[in-house]
Amino acid sequence: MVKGKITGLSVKDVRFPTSLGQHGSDAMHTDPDYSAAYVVIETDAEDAIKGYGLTFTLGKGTEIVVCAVKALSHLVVGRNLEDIVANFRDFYRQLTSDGQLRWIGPEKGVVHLATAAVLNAVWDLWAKQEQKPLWKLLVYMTPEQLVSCIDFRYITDVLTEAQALEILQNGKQRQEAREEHMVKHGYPAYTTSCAWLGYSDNQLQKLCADALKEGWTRFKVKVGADLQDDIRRCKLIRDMIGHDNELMLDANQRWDVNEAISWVKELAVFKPLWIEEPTSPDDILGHGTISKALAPLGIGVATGEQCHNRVMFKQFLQARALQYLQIDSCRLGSVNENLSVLLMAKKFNIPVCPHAGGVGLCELVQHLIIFDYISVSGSLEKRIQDILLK
Ligand SMILES: C[C@H](O)[C@@H](O)CC(=O)C(=O)O
Ligand SMILES: [Mg+2]
Repeated sequence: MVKGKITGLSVKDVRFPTSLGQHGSDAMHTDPDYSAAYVVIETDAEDAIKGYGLTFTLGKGTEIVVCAVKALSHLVVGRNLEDIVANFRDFYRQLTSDGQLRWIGPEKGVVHLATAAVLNAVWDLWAKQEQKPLWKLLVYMTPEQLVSCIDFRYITDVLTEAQALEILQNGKQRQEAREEHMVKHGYPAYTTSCAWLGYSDNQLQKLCADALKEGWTRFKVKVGADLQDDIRRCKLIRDMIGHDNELMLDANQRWDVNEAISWVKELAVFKPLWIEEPTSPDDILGHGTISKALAPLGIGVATGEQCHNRVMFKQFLQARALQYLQIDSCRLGSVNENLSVLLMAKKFNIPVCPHAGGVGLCELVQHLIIFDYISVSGSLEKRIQDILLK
C-alpha cells in the first residue's frame, strides 16, 4: 500500500577518483571519474521509508545534473505518492514537459538524466513501501498498471497501448517458472572490468586470469584508439579465454562509419560477438550501414548507453541498425521509459543487453532485465548483462 506526501528531495554530487587508476577508461573517456547525482526523497508517512535514486555521470558534469534535479524538485515535493503511481504516465509527462525546462531537452541531455535520478528515487520508494525488490514490484503489477506508467507519445506507429497490453498479458503465462529460474540461477552476465583502455597488458592479463578463475565466461574489451594496440590486446584476451568463451568489443563512439567498418574487419579474426558504439550514438543510419557490413562476419552492433530516449530506440529498431539493444537506467527517463523500450525490443525480436558500466548502474539495470525475462521477452537467448567487478 503506497502512502505519504513527499516532503523533501535532496541531491548530492558524489564522485569517485576512478581516473587515477584508469578504471572505466575507454577510447573517448580517457580520464573518467565515476560520479552520480544522488537523490533522496522523504515523505511524511509514519514508516519513514526514504526513496533513493541516482543518475550516473562522469566528473564535473555532475554539477550541472545536480542543478537540473533541483530545478525539477518543485514538481515532486508536496505530491502524494499514491497520486503519482495511480497516474504515473501523467507524472512522467509533467517532469519531461515542464514549460520552463522542456526547451533544454526535450527528453534528452542533462534534464533527462536529472529526470531519471528523480524517478529512480520515486520507484525505489514505491518498491520499498510494497516491501518488494523493484523487479518483483514490476512482475506483480497487472499489464494495465504497467501500461499506465508508459508515455506512448511518439511511438504509437510501432507500439500502441493495445499491443503493449497484449505483450504483457502473454508474458503472464508460465511467469512463475521464469521467476523461479531467476531466483535459482540469476541472469547471465559479462564483465567489462578486465580490459579498460588505460590498463597495461600485465594488468589486463592478471584481471582476466582472476575473472576466469571466478568462472566468468564473457569478456568485453575496449578498443578504438590505436589499431595495433587493439590487435595486441584482443589477441592477448582471446588466447587466454579460448574460443569457448565470448568476446565483445566497445569503441565508445570513436569512429566514422567507414572507419568503423574497416577497423572492425581487422579485428574480426578474434571473433567478437558485437562491436559496441562504433560511431556517434545519434547516427542511426550509420549504425545501420555498419550492421549490414559486419553481418556477413557474424559481428553484431550493440548500442544504447547514450541513446537519449524511446524515440531514438524506435528508429534504431525500425532501421535494423542494432542487433543488441543496451538500455540504461539513467540515460532514459527511469523505469517508465525503459518499459516502453523493452516492449518495442520484444516486438522487433531484438535482445536487450543492459549497459551497466558506471556507478550504480549494475544495481539498477538488473531489476529491469530480470523483469524483461520474466514478463516481457521470456527468453535468455543472446541476452547478457554488463557487470563491473570490484
Ligand atoms: C566511461 C564508462 O566507463 C564507459 O566506458 C562504460 C561503457 O562504455 C560500458 O560499460 O559499456
Ligand atoms: Mg559501452
